[in-house]
Amino acid sequence: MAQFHIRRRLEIDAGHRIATHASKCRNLHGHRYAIEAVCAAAALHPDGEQTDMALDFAFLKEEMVARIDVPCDHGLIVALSDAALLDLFAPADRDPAAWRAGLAERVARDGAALTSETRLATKLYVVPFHPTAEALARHWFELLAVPVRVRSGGAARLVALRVWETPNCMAEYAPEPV
Ligand SMILES: Nc1nc2c(c(=O)[nH]1)N=C([C@H](O)[C@H](O)COP(=O)(O)OP(=O)(O)OP(=O)(O)O)CN2
Repeated sequence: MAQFHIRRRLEIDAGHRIATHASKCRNLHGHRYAIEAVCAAAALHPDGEQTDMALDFAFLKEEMVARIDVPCDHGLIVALSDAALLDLFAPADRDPAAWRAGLAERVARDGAALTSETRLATKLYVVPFHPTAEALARHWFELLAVPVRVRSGGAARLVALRVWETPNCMAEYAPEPV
């Protein structure tokens, strides 16, 4: 039974669209996403550099920056299935379908594909889902779960990942009740 919970917040700016949405969310638009990782621990470290911590906030920040900020901040988060949008960014010297096929291979292998080799040299983060707040919460949870375990030396586990698209709209992914 976890007795300690720690939370770390990160904010990034990114663009997206929900191509399947019937209304305004199908327009290309941006958010200042706020992302919160919630970790639980049954006990604190008894010794070492994390003495009396569940997980050093600084370690958690490093992992969130590497996995969320670096690939997504000031980028455009695009669904692999959104071919019409991706094709706008295909390099001028590439066949768009072949370029998308290359991205699809990377997404299948790695779970997402980051590239700036695009027509405008702009940063794309291509994902195998529509980039709703819910699906991003699940994606970022899956990227962070193992690093939280490792950086805490097994003391802490990630229990929830929250994504605010606006100050009023938040989605949470938590495989078990928090
Ligand atoms: N369950 C979800 N619903 C919606 C999502 C989502 O990811 N999950 N996303 C959107 C849009 O992308 C949009 O960013 C948010 O829409 P909306 O709440 O209508 O935006 P507002 O500008 O009105 O938000 P305020 O907080 O009132 O400024 C839509 N739905």
